[in-house]
Amino acid sequence: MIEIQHINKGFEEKKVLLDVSATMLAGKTNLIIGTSGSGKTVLMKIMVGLMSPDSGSVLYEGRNIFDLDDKELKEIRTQIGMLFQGSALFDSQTVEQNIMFPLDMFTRKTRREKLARANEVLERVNLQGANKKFPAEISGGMKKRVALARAIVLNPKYLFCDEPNSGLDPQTSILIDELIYDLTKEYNITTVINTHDMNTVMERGDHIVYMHQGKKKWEGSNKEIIFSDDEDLNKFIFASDFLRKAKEIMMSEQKAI
Ligand SMILES: Nc1ncnc2c1ncn2[C@@H]1O[C@H](COP(=O)(O)OP(=O)(O)OP(=O)(O)O)[C@@H](O)[C@H]1O
Repeated sequence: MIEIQHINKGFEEKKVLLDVSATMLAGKTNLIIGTSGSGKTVLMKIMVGLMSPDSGSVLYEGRNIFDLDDKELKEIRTQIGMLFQGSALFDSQTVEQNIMFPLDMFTRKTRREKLARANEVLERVNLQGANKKFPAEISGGMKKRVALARAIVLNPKYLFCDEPNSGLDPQTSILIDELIYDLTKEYNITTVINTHDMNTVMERGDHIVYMHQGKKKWEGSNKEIIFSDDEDLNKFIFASDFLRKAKEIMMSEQKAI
């Protein structure tokens, strides 16, 4: 479990996060949602320790990452997998080299062991045989899958994904969502995803944190979100007439039961 406690962050005069507290549930798909500029990416950067807050704590199983020494921090970092926006693969390296990078950095495995592990994760994301391809030779969806394979190659306890669906067509988005969701369950990972994708929210949101103007406004499951009476959240989720009507129908069916 990851607990965010009273996080404040500003850039010069501008306050970007205001007393944000939230919990990322263990072994679940946790989503951070909110309009552009509401502070989701800054919050995620703080959660993984890439950025320091002005005040507040981020507890991994009760340990505040901002109180750890370098050795302890490195140990937590090896338990964190990250999927960045745009996949962030090394263009000059093959798929296999990209996936082996964390193994080269953080393990003392032999080349043979590293290759075996790379092949294992490649197979898990359905890309067996793509080892020698370069990023420029594969599609956007395949790049995401390579980036996911790289993110899970060290068997992480925590997985962070920043807008994993950006730039993908709806069908490929669903496949990537399914893959992240299945990996989360299969390996009991605590997954945190920044997303704008309403399909992800409704289908895969075990736990959802809604950010609005730098504050956490709501926290709950995809079952509860439909019945939330937070006005900003409703405007955000049910932005179209179609979705508003769907909500009304769901609410009236719920009352009838
Ligand atoms: N390094 C920085 N220096 C100054 N301002 C920053 C910096 N990083 C983020 N901000 C500001 O913080 C605010 C929140 O940004 P953030 O990227 O977290 O929003 P977001 O909710 O992730 O948006 P989006 O959904 O568009 O990615 C924005 O106003 C942004 O301009």
